[in-house]
Amino acid sequence: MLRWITAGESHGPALVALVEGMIAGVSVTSDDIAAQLARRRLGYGRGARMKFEADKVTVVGGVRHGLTQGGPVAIEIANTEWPKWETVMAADPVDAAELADVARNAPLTRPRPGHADYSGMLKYDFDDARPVLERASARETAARVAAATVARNFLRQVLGAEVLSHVVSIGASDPFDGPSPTPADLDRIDASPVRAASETAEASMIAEIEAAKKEGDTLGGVVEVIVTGLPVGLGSHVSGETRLDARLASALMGIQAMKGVEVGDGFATARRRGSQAHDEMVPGPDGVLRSTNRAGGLEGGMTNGEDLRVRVAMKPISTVPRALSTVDMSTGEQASAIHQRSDVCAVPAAGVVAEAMVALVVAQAALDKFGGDSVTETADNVARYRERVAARLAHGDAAASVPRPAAG
Ligand SMILES: Cc1cc2nc3c(=O)[nH]c(=O)nc-3n(C[C@H](O)[C@H](O)[C@H](O)COP(=O)(O)O)c2cc1C
Ligand SMILES: C=C(O[C@@H]1CC(C(=O)O)=C[C@@H](OP(=O)(O)O)[C@H]1O)C(=O)O
Repeated sequence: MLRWITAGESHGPALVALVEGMIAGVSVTSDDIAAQLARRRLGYGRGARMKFEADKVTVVGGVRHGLTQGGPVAIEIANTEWPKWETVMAADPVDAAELADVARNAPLTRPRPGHADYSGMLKYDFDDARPVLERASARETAARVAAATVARNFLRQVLGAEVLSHVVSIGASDPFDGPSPTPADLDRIDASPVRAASETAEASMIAEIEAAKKEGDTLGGVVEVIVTGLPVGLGSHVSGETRLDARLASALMGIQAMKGVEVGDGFATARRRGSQAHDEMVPGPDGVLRSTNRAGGLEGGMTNGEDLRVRVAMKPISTVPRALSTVDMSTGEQASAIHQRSDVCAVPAAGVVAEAMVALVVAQAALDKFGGDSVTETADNVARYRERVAARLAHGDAAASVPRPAAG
């Protein structure tokens, strides 16, 4: 079973990602990982840190000469600011007098509504929110993106599948409502300062960010992740935990600040009649064809051969510059929440993080289905399965003569 875990704090020396259960022979380089990390740093509305954070990558295990070796892959991402934090965030005990001299070690006692500070201080019995925010921080998502590079490369190499995302809306911007972007659009989306798939959506999102910034406020938004090229039958209907939609929703909700997931047309589907909600099937020259993809490529907890499409909603950043009201945990008095440098909007970056979680979950489901220990073996299993599916769908000339339904 493919598994992943991260460790590290926002201002610690480094973040670490471990990916266990990847087959041997998947091509992955430090440059591939660095390129994905660079995509995550982009985006209009991000704070000062993203201007200088370098995300320095070292692959410390599991990869040799650009290929996975079958063992756990370990990746380290150094934090640029570590020299400023090495006393405050030291792993080993530090002399109390030395610590008292460090201004940034002053306890943070005014929890930010919407962040993990308050619940974390009480649950873990801290007088200071520092240890809570250090691990709750979405800095950790750099490690997820690094881990997922292995999964993305596996999906491309073994299945020919591509993972992309775009920002659907930011705050109350006009939502994107064009046709779903394809892998050919990804460079253009990444070149957009808000990772928008259309210029009108982009202009509306930038206007929202400008207005929020001017008013000392923050924003969330919605991103969509699409995976093309997947075979039918990843995931399973047999139990709740094996359903791919459930696994995707769990992984996406596990990203900091995500508050809702939609599969395909999601909530809009709930407002439609059945005749307008599902994707009708017709015979075609290559097997079963669909005229729509309202289901987002998932039926019965399994991929159905159409593009996988999921959306996730991010709440606004909780470090609001016009600080919100809170309670000082050291005095019990009303106070203004901690304010420090922060992003105004991180939705464009969240799209790259959402891609990462989807890539990991889909790669896990593909390895569950196809097994194997090497790219050769797994690719062979995939090819035989695809041949079997194609043979099941081959109905001769009668099917070939049925016209393809119009897309839409
Ligand atoms: C890419 C990304 C960047 C973020 N940047 C910030 C930030 O600069 N300041 C902040 O307060 N929250 C930021 N957040 C959100 C917090 O991490 C999040 O609100 C916090 O972990 C609590 O969220 P939760 O209630 O979903 O757990 C960011 C989230 C993501 C995904
Ligand atoms: C560092 C990253 O995001 C951080 C996420 C974050 C939070 O509270 O989630 C708070 C900010 O951290 P800092 O206070 O160090 O500026 C963001 O910059 C990153 O994405 O790499």
